[in-house]
Amino acid sequence: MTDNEPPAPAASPALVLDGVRKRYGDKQAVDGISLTVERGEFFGVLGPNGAGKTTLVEIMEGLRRADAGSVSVLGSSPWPRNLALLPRMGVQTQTSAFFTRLTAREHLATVAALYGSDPAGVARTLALVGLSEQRNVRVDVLSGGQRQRLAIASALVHGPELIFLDEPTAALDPQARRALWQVLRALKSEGRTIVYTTHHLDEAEALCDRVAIIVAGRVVALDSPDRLVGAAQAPTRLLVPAGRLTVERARAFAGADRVTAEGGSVVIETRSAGPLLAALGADVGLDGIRTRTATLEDVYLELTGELAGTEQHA
Ligand SMILES: Nc1ncnc2c1ncn2[C@@H]1O[C@H](COP(=O)(O)OP(=O)(O)OP(=O)(O)O)[C@@H](O)[C@H]1O
Repeated sequence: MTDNEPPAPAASPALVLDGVRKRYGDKQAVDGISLTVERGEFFGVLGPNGAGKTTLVEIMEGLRRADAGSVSVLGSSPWPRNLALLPRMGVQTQTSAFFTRLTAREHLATVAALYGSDPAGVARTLALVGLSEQRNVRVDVLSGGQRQRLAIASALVHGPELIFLDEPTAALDPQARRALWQVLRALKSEGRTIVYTTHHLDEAEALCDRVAIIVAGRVVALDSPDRLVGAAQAPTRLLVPAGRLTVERARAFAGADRVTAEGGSVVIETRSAGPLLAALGADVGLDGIRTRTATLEDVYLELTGELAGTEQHA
């Protein structure tokens, strides 16, 4: 396979984990995780700080050994260190692991050389992440966002089938973030598999085919963002400009489950948005009323909040 060719479809899934556990001292960081990621999937790993995401992903990458359970990556075991897998995987490096005295192009050429991959991939990858203009700028002079993009480029330069990205948009401004989404969608359309750790729920919702929500080392939800949102039956929020309706009056409407005042609006949570909107329309008019349907963030907050609460009281 050359760098330009998408990976050939293959029979085995990209990742299969079965009953994976990892303990540090008396901390059970990963507590029996089983999941499968299909080839070509964009798979999100979500969860609060300390949930075990990094440990789990490091086990997938072959950087850590699981205490128990089995792990299969592109049809092989990643542990003990499986050198044959390395060129087939792309791992986003931490920006602290850069060759800081080199230029962006030299850095990436060095990474490509370490993988033994085609040097032609360097210019293409710099263009892909929007760093062509900075190719001759030294790494230590790049901005935080540019370094972040170089870190992503380092995971892509050798054309891997399976790509692990850990909070790739953390240091990016909104425009650069959206630009990166395009890059990631392009990678997916080439048939590559992406495992994506993020705290940005909007990003997971926009990009991921499926997400696993991890709390205290366990998978507490695993499905497509749409199905998770649908199954949760989280309320819709209707935002009425504050001058038009008081909190007290809003509470009197049938179907208004919860009413609060937030940032210049009266916010009504409801599970019967249609009838309530009709009633509001007849009373105060629909002009300026905004509707916010449930998002993955609502589902996430409910799941992680509930479970954290249970833990504290256990
Ligand atoms: N090398 C280590 N030695 C001891 N404990 C560790 C080690 N690495 C992680 N832990 C602990 O294991 C738990 C899971 O950590 P992990 O870094 O995998 O979580 P995370 O979900 O990636 O968190 P974050 O979102 O903050 O990166 C945490 O309680 C963490 O303190």
